[in-house]
Amino acid sequence: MNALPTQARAVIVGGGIAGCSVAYHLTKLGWKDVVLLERKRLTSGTTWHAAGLIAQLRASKNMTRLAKYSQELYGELEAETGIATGFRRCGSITMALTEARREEVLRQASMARSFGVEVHEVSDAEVRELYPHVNTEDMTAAVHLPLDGQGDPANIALSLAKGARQRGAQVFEGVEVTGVDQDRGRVTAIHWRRGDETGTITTPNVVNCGGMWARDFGKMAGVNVPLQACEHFYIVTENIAGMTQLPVLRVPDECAYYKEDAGKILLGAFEPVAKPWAVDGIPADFEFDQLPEDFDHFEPILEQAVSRVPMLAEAGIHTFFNGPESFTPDDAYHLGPAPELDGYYVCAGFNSIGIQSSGGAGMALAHWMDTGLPPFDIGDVDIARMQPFQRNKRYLKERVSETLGLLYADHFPYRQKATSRGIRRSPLHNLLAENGAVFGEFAGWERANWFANEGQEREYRYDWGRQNWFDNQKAEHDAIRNGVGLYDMSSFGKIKVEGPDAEAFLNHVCGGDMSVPVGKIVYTQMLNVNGGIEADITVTRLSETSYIVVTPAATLVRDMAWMRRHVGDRFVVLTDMTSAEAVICVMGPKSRDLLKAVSPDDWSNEVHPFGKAREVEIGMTLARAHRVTYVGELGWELYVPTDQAAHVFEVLWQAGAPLGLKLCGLHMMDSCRIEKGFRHFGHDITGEDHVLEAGLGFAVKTAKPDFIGRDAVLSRKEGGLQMRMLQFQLTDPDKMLFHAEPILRDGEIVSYVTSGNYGHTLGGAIGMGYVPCAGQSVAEVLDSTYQIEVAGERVTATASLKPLYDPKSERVKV
Ligand SMILES: NCCCC(=O)O
Repeated sequence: MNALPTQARAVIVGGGIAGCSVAYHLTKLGWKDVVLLERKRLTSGTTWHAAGLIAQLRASKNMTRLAKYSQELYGELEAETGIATGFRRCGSITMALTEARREEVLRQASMARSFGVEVHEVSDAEVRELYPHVNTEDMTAAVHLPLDGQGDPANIALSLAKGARQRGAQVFEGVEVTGVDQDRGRVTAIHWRRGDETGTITTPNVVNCGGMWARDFGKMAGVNVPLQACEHFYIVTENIAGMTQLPVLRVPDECAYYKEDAGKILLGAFEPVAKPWAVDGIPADFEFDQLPEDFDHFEPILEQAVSRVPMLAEAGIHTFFNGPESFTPDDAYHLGPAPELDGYYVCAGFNSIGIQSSGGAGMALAHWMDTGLPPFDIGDVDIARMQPFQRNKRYLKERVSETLGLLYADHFPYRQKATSRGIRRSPLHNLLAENGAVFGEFAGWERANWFANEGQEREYRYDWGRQNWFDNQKAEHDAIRNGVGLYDMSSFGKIKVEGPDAEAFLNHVCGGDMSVPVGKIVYTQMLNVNGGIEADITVTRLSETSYIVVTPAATLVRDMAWMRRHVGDRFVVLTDMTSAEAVICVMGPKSRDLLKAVSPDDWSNEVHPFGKAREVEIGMTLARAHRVTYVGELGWELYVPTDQAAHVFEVLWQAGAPLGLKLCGLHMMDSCRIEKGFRHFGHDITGEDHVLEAGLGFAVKTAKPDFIGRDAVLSRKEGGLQMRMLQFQLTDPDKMLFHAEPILRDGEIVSYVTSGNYGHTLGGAIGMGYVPCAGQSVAEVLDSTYQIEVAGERVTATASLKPLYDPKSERVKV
């Protein structure tokens, strides 16, 4: 038996395809002393029984880029390592059986084209030509991706491991990691056991590739990895005489996928209600094991499959397979540095698409470990999006019973999860509910998305067109534009930054100038060294030595981690104050009248101008009123101690009646902000978007001597922009924009919509998106014909650099 080393640059824990891919890519980047430890044998957890489908189409640009990378990598592995991977580009077909699914697959195809994936819409006759055995009678649409593939999962993993070994990685099987040491927030070593032998490897980097064990392994080091195994079922038929090679077939409306392999058909299922497995712990000796059959559970899928692919009725079932796969609360995997512990990385939770994802995920993580940043924005899967409570086992059990099925459910815009709800509630929750709120869930928070009218059904009816809340959103939007509206933003992340070095620290980590008087609110970004946007925040000075940073609910964990990593030896304390204060937003041209009615303070523009925060009296209590807006109107955000929030709400609600005060939701907020061209972090602006190209140069103060990203801002100023963010409005008022629709300039796809919503004042769908502009003036960029492709149809759009609504911000500063 080979001796284990006593030190390594990186220790990868877990020998499934994810761990092998990370080892492969780290060594490809020239890393020496890479060690991979597998508790049993390589691939023995879940990789060995994966179906091995290698699709390229994912929900967003960068996830598609990573899946496309996997497909390309696997196409070359056999030649590099000599291990037969079984990889072939068999292509894939996705068939829609409903009108809603038709719209979804056509929108996906549009999106994929804008990301460089080859995809064709195909007729039923073409489907039958590609897949002669399928019943297309009730098909409404289908798309064909000729370069999608399939392969042998275990051999792809072994091939990656071989590639890593050839470049010096050491791979050990039968080695269990029993502990992770840390010192002052950094990984220092791992402890291992192999039979009776034990030892320690000192290392600055640990990568948790533990698959369905990753949650428990993370816990050992205090790292949050919310995932839970579910039973995943497939059958494999006997050999079918005369069967030729077939593409992969997906029929999501019947929860089914079909893979032809060596003359047999593998039929797999993503059923609507899944079966979580081993919630309280995976058996210690689990290795190449399968779970008991549950034919009753699989039968409804099989019944539909037999009429979809009738030859299944004649083929005998050779294998009924049930094996565990890990699922996450949002069906996206977990990647990146752990926010809790420096030098600890996660690559796990692949939701049954580990084979197609792991090539790209391993590449992205290796790049991240090597340079400190991912190769492009991977916010969709960043482990820092997870909230601490999400590792709760009851929460996970209920949530993953839904998320497995959501893989193949209709991916309607605004679709809300049905399970594990009601966990994080604002102190206003019940008051809003009593008044018709329909809630959506975000980072565990229940947030009022829209308010139903008296007698109206308080549920979403999903659709690709106008959904049942469209008119409610319009009424709320109109109140904000013309009267006064109230909405609850208690879910905002709030980080107190205190200490003698608070000003210096924030000046280092933010692009804006923090050397401002007490009470000043600064809208700013935290930048990375490339000038990309890591956070989009407001920072309010509370005293000489303290500030409050306000950030989106979804990025609190990530922003705290980013700040903590950049504290250095400065004397500051960061405290998460999110639950300490509710945030009640009072917005609209009549907001001043309302606040005057409940408060003795002077609310005039002179005393309380835009960008200022101060203490005020509301009813019988105190609040901190911030004069800012994300909806483009006069208004205030009231920061109120949570125990007094209900009182403030009641006082406002009562006084607001004569002014027509309307309760509003988050769908209103998004509609208003997009009309005003306000960027949305995670969609319009991310770590890969340069702050100048995002049009946010006004918020960056390069006169400051030093801050993260300053050099990148100066050099882009000098070298010129490559892209510009524009705002678009569709000329057809009936079409809808959501996200990722291709943007065409003079007939050529040049980009895609980063976020979209309906602009009720402007009277049409509004989208944001970057367009190339190297060497071109603004006038040249705008002097083009723009179209946006909506489900395959090209719709004319007007484009603007300035906000289409209130371009001079005259309404905000009155
Ligand atoms: N492991 C099953 C993958 C299913 C799919 O790619 O659609």
